[in-house]
Amino acid sequence: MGKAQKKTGKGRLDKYYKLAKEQGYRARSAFKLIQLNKKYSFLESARCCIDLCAAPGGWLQVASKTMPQNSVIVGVDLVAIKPIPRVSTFAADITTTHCRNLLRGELKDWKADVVLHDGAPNVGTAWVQDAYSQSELVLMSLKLAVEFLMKGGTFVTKVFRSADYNSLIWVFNQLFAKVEATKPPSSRNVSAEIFVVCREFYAPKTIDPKFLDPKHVFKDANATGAAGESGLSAGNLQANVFQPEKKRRHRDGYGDGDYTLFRKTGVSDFVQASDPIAVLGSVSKLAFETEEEKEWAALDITTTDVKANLDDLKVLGKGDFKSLLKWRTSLREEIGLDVKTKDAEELTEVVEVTEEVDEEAQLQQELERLNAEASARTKRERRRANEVKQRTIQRMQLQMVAPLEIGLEQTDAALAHGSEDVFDLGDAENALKKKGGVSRFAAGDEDGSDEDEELDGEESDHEVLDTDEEREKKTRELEGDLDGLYDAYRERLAERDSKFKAKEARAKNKEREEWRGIQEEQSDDNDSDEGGWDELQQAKTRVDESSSDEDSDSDDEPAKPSLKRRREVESEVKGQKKARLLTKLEEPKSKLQASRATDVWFSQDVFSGVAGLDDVDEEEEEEEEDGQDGEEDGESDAPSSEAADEPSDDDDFEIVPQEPDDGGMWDVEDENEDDAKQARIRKNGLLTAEAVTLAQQLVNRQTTKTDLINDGFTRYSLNSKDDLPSWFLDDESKHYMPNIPITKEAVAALRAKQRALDARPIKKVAEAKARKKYKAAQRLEKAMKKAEGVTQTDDMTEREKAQQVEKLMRKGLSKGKKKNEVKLVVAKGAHKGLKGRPKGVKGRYTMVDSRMKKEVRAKRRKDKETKKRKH
Ligand SMILES: C[S@@+](CC[C@H](N)C(=O)[O-])C[C@H]1O[C@@H](n2cnc3c(N)ncnc32)[C@H](O)[C@@H]1O
Repeated sequence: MGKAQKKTGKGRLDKYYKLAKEQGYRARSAFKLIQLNKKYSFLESARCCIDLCAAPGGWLQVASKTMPQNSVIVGVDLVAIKPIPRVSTFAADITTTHCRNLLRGELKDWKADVVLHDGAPNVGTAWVQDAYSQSELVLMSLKLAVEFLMKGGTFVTKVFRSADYNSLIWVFNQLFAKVEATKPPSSRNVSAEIFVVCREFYAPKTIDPKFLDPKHVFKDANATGAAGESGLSAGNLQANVFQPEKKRRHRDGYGDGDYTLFRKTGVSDFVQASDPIAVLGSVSKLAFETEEEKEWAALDITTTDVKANLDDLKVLGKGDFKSLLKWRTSLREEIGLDVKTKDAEELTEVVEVTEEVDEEAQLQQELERLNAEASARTKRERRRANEVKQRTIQRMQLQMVAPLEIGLEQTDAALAHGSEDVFDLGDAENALKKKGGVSRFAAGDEDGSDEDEELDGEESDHEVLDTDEEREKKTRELEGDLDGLYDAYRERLAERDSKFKAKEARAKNKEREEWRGIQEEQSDDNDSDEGGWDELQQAKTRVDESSSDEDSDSDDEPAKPSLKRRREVESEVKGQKKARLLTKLEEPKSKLQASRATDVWFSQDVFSGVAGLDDVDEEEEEEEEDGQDGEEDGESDAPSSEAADEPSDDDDFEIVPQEPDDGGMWDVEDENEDDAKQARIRKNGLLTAEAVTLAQQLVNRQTTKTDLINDGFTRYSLNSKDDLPSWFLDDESKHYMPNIPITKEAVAALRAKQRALDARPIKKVAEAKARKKYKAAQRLEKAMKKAEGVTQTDDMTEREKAQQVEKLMRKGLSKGKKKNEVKLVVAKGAHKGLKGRPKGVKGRYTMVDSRMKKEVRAKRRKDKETKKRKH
């Protein structure tokens, strides 16, 4: 420590470090002495001071500065100390007689008023070790102090809060009248060091050497420590190492007779304890002390890790404690304290509870295991189905799917995924199974959850399936609730936020407008507005019905049977939760969306020549969607791009509810929206930087219309939105959009436009300005008329006339009558309570004060309210 260490640690460069640097002290510890002396003032009157363990000399510097001139200051340390004015130093080990002799030689017959000791043995090894050597060092310094201190002298020493602390304090108290332990502010809180200031040395003629013999002094401490350790389960010390947060601390200090932080005990206490966790939580170190324990240390199972862990328990984590407990179990088996059980590796608690597990518990365990397996299986299957769906979408987006495959895969995925969710085939299957095997289940009883729970072990398989369904139901219910909450949130938002309200209203209007548009077109059709609903229902019931082979000629009469079917479905779903109903309706929508996406895809010019492909595609669509189109127009040969223009395709609009904000997605079919957009652009111009950028690029021929259309097919364009909750879609519409680059020029153009808009006066200002102009013109006209009259009069000389005309013209050109300005005088300071005209105020004035302002406002408010009430 003698070497000046480089202070690089974050915590080291604190304010005292900087202060020490500023004030030229060699060590920040100088401030500890300054603060101690400030409190006890032992240096000012001291004539002789010995500093034991003084390097690099911070304390010596303080002593030299504070002590009177001509006082003797001696510093000793293991390492040499650079010279300090008025201070003599030498290098020696304070625990040796050589050091004592050197001191004697230095002081001659002098006695010291103050003996300082700030010794610290080599820091860096285990702190436990440090604490012990520190205590020894303290005792050695005390030994020198009692030899060189004069009666009434002061001994200042540093001690560590350890097991020896009490013993040291006891010894100090035998030799000094006043003993006080203190921690100066400059001593870091994290440091275990504490300073003891012992004043008024008794200077006894003889001192029992046992007082200064570490063996004697610390023997008692160890004994007390051991005694304390033996009561390991005592209240506060019983900390569960696995739940440190439950550790109860002494908020008002240490427990009675417990002033130490460090506790050591033998390993056998841990190994033989009935509550080993309490032992781990209450001691700092477990040592191999006895012969038997040393034998344990030599065993193979006692690895170096175990030894290191036992050495300092306070730094261990949960894993380390676990490994120690494992080691304990193994050791107990090894030494025959425990019989080897199957679960030898289990923790102590488990080993202790090795009573016979009864049959019922075994059955229960088995059931749980089976349940877990079954649910894992279903999870796997569901995940696989999702993966297939995801892959199909990805492949579509990456153009990896042959046109023929798209529809097929989509259908497959929809069937595979949707069969259980939408049409509840799983329920039907279950019902069948239940009919056949489990009599306690009524077929088709969807609310049999209570009964499910009553199932016994034999029916565990069914139970597992039902539990999954229940879970799904619950999930749907939860989603329904979540949607409900989200709607409520939006309502609240709408109530609060007028902007949001306006946005919502706009979105609703938009939907309504488009809906009307479609109705108009549909009025040409036979099926009027029912077509959309029926198609939806047909699409929904298609798979269901095909499974039971009931509906074979739905193609011929698309409207009526579907209406019938709709009622059937309605009666089927009656009594089911809202969320379930929603799920059923949304699924066909996804199918339709998929086919729409396919339409969009094939409407590209590239596919226009491939007639055969279109045929196949359309045929497939017809097969899959089974009468999705409201009318059979026999135009299956027409290219899909043409088909997109057909009224039948517009039906898609009806079925798929319009999203309020499509995230700027390009949609070839969305003509109404396009028209509306164009109208808006014509009226207001381009409003976003992206739009201006694209427009500029088009004008500058940096891009073409075809490029833009091609760019429209991004990874965002064919994203499926089915099964996604509205809150999620709302969020997506805000943040999940194509990133269209913008240029500086576009932003500059928009800004310029905005500036021009801002520069335009508002209507009221323009009107006021015009009024002003008009009045000025009137005044001028009036003045000119009067001037004319003046010139025509003969009563005046030419000079007088000229003067009069000039006066009139000045008046005519003036800015009208000047308003009588009323000066406001604040009634405070000199004006407060003043009656009559305030000093230095000319013209009209009004006295105002803050009270008046409030009162006037309150009066206005009251008037308003009474007015309202009257109405
Ligand atoms: C914290 S430093 C003292 C700092 C000093 N108070 C100051 O202000 O500069 C502790 C010193 O104790 C010294 N030391 C440790 N054991 C010693 C021993 N047995 N004899 C003499 N000095 C010792 C170390 O060399 C170290 O320089």
